[in-house]
Amino acid sequence: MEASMISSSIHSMKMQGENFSPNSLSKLKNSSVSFPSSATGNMEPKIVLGEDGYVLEDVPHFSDYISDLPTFTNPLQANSAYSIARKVCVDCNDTIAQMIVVHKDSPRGTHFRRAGATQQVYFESDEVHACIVTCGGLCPGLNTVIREIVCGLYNMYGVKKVVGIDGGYKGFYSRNTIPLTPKVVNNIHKRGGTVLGTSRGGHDTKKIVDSIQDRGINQVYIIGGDGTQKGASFIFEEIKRRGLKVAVAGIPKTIDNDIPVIDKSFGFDTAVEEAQRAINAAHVEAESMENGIGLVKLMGRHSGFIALFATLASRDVDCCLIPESPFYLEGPGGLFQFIEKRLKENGHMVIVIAEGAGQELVAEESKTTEKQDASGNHVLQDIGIWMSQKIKEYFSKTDETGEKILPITLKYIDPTYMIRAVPSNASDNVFCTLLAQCAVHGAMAGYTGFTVAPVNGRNAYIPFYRITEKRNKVIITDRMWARLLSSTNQPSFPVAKDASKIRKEEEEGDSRVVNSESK
Ligand SMILES: Nc1ncnc2c1ncn2[C@@H]1O[C@H](COP(=O)(O)OP(=O)(O)OP(=O)(O)O)[C@@H](O)[C@H]1O
Ligand SMILES: O=P(O)(O)OC[C@H]1O[C@](O)(CO)[C@@H](O)[C@@H]1O
Ligand SMILES: [Mg+2]
Repeated sequence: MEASMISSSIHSMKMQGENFSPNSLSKLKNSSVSFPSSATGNMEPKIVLGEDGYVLEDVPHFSDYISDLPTFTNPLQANSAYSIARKVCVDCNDTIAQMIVVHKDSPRGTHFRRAGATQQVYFESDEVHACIVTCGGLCPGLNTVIREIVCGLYNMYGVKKVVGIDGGYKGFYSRNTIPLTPKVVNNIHKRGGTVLGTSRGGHDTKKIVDSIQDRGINQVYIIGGDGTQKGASFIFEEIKRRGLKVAVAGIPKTIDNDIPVIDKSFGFDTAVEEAQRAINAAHVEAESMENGIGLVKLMGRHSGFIALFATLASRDVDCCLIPESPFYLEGPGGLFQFIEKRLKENGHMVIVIAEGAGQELVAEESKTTEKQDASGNHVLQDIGIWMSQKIKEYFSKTDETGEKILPITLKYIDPTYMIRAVPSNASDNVFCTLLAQCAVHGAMAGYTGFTVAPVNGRNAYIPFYRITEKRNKVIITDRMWARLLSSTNQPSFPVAKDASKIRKEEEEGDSRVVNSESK
């Protein structure tokens, strides 16, 4: 069955609403609702149906595969800091709607479990042995998430055994771990990077789970991007297969903001803010020269969100190029014609280009063979350098009188790693704190095989398969991209070429995205 058909078939099966709790959820699994394995991997979805098209895509729980586990009163309820709180715990029936814009006849649609402390927990404080691992590229806020997991476990749940895994998934195979206490992590949020180290590649599920088992670890906090979350999903499956009481909690990390379903990932705002410094510098340089061009390359392998938001925030950018919006250089409506026009109008201009933009143009010319990094990610060609050369070459051409088409000065700024190596800003720090605390609450409550992230402003537990099945991309037929075009006044290259084809491709690629339209 196609993924898009699932929601409509669920809606047509109008069922009685049910009260559910973690223990009763497994009984409620509805055998008539199945997801295609391409969407869910090996993970068996836990679907609960309610009235008026209500669907809960719940996350796994220990009670799904281990019976008769004891539960304990959540110690947070006796925590003096929380004595003022009207409600310490979330209601176990609370769920978060994925679809926030509805009409009066809309089905209620997909929901996720609301993240937060629960009244009963599945671990005693001195029983917990937690580990934290960071994988993939750097992102502002990694250290804050590590800090707050450690402090959350210690201060909210009285847990004393927390270790860091050294250098990503590979670190599970090494003998040493990094002991983590509130004292050790006290100041780490002020630093960029990750105090645990990170890496790409080297994921061997069986060896990782052996290591977890051998060390007696029973809570695993995994911070990383799409690849990391796929790896986490395999770790969860293997742990479940072995029947272990080990909670696997993912915290999504990606400055590219390419993880679907979630509102945004931590560090994104910081990266966009840091990108302003590069754009400002490019603008100052460009403004100071006759026909000055400032070119800034920003991260964004497959998704141009950083470039899009940095451009919208700056208002000094004349043209933003992203992977989702193909463009061409020469001829009517092409980039060179636009540059010429803008320089003649304003005397200077700023171009922002995402690293993944225009890769097909570079590939047409380059004879190099495709390379992959240790995790199997395609290594991109440097579009910034290529584009600088192309612009310079074009504008140094002479006409029949021997005059240059337009004498330009181009300054290329590549702040790629600078925007992700900085510490997180204030709002990302708060964001990271909530994520970390929600991850801890979820693991203590016996949930596992989940990623925690905000959906429509509230943190939710999302099954791994929902965030690994596809990539979040800028929808160029969406109003947000139109806002950018109206702010820069750049040509919308592909829309001029074949708008209806692009719209159709986007709709097909996003058949499960019910909430994709921007605000
Ligand atoms: N399909 C997969 N199955 C199992 N493990 C994976 C998979 N893809 C990636 N991993 C592992 O996850 C880790 C991180 O993957 P990757 O380098 O792709 O970064 P990422 O988590 O996607 O973060 P980034 O946003 O920086 O790309 C690596 O150790 C890699 O081996
Ligand atoms: O050079 P590295 O560390 O492999 O990572 C580069 C990639 O990581 C990211 O920052 C996150 O995926 C991308 O924007 C970028 O292409
Ligand atoms: Mg990735």
